[in-house]
Amino acid sequence: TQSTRPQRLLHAVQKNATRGDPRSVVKAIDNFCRQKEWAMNVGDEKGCILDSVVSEVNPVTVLELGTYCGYSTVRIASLLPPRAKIITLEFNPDYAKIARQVIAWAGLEDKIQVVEGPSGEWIPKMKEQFGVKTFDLVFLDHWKDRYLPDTKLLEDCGLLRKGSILLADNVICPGTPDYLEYVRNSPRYKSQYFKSHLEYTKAEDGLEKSVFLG
Ligand SMILES: CCCNc1ncnc2c1ncn2[C@@H]1O[C@H](/C=C/CNC(=O)c2cc(-c3ccc(F)cc3)cc(O)c2O)[C@@H](O)[C@H]1O
Ligand SMILES: [Mg+2]
Repeated sequence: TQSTRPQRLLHAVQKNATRGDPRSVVKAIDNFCRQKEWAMNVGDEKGCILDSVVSEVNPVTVLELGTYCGYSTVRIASLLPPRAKIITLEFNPDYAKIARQVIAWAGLEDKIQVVEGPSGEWIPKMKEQFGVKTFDLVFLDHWKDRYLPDTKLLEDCGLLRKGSILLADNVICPGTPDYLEYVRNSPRYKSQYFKSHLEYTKAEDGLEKSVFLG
């Protein structure tokens, strides 16, 4: 039977990356997406901006919305301090399965918890199920029309504290207009746009970094 693109991406990791070396996993995926098949990973250019935000925030608890194949999950986790953790939500079981194998190849299982299911159901359970108080950093990279409702849900569930950082992918392409309008105009956020390019292309895209003011 025909393989899927995520399966071919995983095979590229297992063929070209060194077990236990997260940066080689990131490199292998970027090479696969540049040379073989485009895939919707945040990619190397926006990935460098992601790296700098993670390093600056030095988060202990991270939430990622939309794991896909685990590229950004591995990229973030490889920069976390020892006891820090990332919870990543993925509702497609086939993608979750691939992501777990990519994460295992990188040797980052201890820092990453892949939770299968829709964000709308899991966000309200974060405190009781995972003992999370608040998130220091949230990376939004799931369905673009869900960025705003899920941000409001995070606020309502008390999962953001003064200084929590939201970092959103694709605010230009495919675009998240309602989310951008909200974080740029709400008095509860201080927002900043990092101009870049759509992964592996010359099209414009960027990340929006928003600090929750409480
Ligand atoms: C109930 C739905 C909302 N809650 C959710 N909870 C958990 N996981 C969710 C999810 N929504 C979506 N997901 C998962 O996130 C991932 C979805 C990501 C959507 N991303 C995009 O559409 C995207 C698309 C592009 C893109 C850009 C230009 C273009 F021509 C074609 C594509 C680029 C990107 O960087 C992207 O991130 C999948 O793994 C999906 O299963
Ligand atoms: Mg994206």
